[in-house]
Amino acid sequence: MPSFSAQDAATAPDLRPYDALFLYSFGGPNEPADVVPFLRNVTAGKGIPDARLEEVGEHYYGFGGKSPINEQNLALKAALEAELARRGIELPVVWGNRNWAPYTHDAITELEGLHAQRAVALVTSAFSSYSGCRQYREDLAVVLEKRGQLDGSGSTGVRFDKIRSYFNHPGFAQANVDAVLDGYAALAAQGGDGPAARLVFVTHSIPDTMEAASRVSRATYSEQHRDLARTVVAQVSQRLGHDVAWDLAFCSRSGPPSQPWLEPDVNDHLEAIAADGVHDVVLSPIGFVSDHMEVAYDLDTEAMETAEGLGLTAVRAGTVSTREPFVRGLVDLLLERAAIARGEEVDQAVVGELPAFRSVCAPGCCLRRDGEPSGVPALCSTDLYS
Ligand SMILES: CC1=C(CCC(=O)O)c2cc3nc(cc4[nH]c(cc5[nH]c(cc1n2)c(C)c5CCC(=O)O)c(CCC(=O)O)c4C)C(CCC(=O)O)=C3C
Ligand SMILES: [Fe+2]
Repeated sequence: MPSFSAQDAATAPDLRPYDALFLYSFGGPNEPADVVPFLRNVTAGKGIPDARLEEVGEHYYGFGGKSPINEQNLALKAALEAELARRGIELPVVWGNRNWAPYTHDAITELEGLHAQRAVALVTSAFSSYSGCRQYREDLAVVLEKRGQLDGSGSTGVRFDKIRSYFNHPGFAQANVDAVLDGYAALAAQGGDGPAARLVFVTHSIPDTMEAASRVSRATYSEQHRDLARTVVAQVSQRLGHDVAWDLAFCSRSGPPSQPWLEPDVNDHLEAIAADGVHDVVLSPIGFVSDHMEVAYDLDTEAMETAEGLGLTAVRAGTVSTREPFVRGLVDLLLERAAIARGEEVDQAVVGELPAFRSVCAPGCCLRRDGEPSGVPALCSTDLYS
């Protein structure tokens, strides 16, 4: 018999109005036969040239056709469940992906099986841009539409809210600080010179047009990264007892060479700093919450080869993954979102110079290109169609 006392009632955090947490991610292949269908899902309607798909396919085949992302998400789900249990919160966690099984559709079916009526989505992207914000909200709306569960005011089935972009939440920042400090320790173990080392933050490149359209609360996608980077650098410098020189570089660009994407590419950047006399590098993939294929291939394989060729001593710091401050922070964000949904005044925790980002997106938020409406409905905003 479960026991329930007045004490529990007084201390169990208030999750109302939510009855489920939806962990919403990108997805990735689990075996070689998955690779091409997965890439078709990702690129549907995006006009990515076949040559690029073959190249990306090779990255996956080099790892036995398996991306680390699904196991990472299962580990995050387990860590969230453990943290919820630790706090006495009973809330089912349902995992789904935009581009691979379990798909968005499967997750909604699972939520219905649990009789969930109002779920809160946690996307595995900390920064706002089309790719990290609106694309998730659009896919959710489009899948509901296909299920016959969308009308002009939103979902007629399970309703969804979204947790704010969390790049400037203290838990995410702290987990990155810890990961970078571990990176400096690993560098020292390899004989690297900490005070002289360059800290290179890395994130996914996006087209300049998507960057321009990503301005939310004063800051574009790359500015959000710089804001977090400054917070991390200040704390790391303090802990190490010396100033840390840092840069932001980008990986995984695609699209035609004629289309400008955010630069510098991490490989070009390693070359540039080596030419400047830098010998030691810590690479911190702040743009990825866990070890995705971009981390395994673009950083651990390609960028590490570049570094070796340049004679650099380089270590790759970890992603936040299931680090305790990150997971605790996500549960804090969940409680914050629930309080906002109940209409309560909340004190939103942030670090850095930027404010907490909106919990309900504004019209025009994170379009693919400035001034170009996507023509697709998007949930979790004040207006489904703008
Ligand atoms: C900002 C951003 C994130 C971070 C936010 C988030 O996490 O959502 C992200 C995540 C990911 N991107 C991933 C994989 C791919 N992304 C592609 C293509 C693209 N990504 C873009 C941006 C981003 N992508 C963009 C602007 C494109 C061009 C096409 C388009 O405009 O959409 C392509 C197509 C081939 C190629 O050209 O590379 C693939 C295969 C995986 C799975 C990795 C795994 O399997 O472990 C993950 C987590
Ligand atoms: Fe947004």
